[in-house]
Amino acid sequence: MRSMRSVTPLVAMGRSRVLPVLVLDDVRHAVAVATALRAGGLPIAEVTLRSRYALEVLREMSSVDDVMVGAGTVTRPEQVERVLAAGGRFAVSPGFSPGLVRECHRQGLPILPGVATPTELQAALDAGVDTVKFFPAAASGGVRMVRAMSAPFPHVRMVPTGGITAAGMSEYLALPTVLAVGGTWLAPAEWVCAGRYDLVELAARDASKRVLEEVSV
Ligand SMILES: O=C(O)C(=O)C[C@H](O)[C@H](O)COP(=O)(O)O
Repeated sequence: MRSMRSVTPLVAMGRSRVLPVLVLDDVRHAVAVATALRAGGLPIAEVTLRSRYALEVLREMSSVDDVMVGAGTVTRPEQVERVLAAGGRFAVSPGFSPGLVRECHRQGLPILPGVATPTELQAALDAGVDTVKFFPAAASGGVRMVRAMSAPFPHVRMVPTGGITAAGMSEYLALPTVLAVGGTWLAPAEWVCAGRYDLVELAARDASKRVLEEVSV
């Protein structure tokens, strides 16, 4: 496996095509989950900063060899420094905030801001972003909306996230503007809390297999 240190987050996402999103608050699971995802072929994860110990989880996960970890639910500029200090390689935000994007660019942290409309997409482009998270993907119109929004913006890459499942991922990935899809289905809290890292690995393996078999590149 090529080292994740030498690739950029966008390259890593474009290779794995699937970005596992983790809502994890117990540091004890961090290394095992990262290892299971990597074993299943997805050496990348987004740890959402929604819980008290999320930064510690991020730090632990990013200590695992050949795993790239970023932070999700980043909403405020003051979080950027903490994400970088914890080893986070990228940030993901549910929405678009010019101040947050400016701070990420200033500190050299790649950011995927969330957009759900053409107006938000244009605002993100004005802020110097060329890859966005399309969120919440399923509730905002799913594959049809991505296709419609991409027509006037064929050079903007999207990472649809929100309501995506194993069964639905390939339809998004078949669109030329979709870099990767994100979601929590690969490592839901129930599995992680129960120590079912084997299920996490299986879900990652299934997703990697679908990328190879169902998505032509
Ligand atoms: O706030 C953020 O930055 C996020 O990361 C939001 C998550 O991407 C979604 O909550 C995904 O959730 P699912 O629909 O369960 O896959």
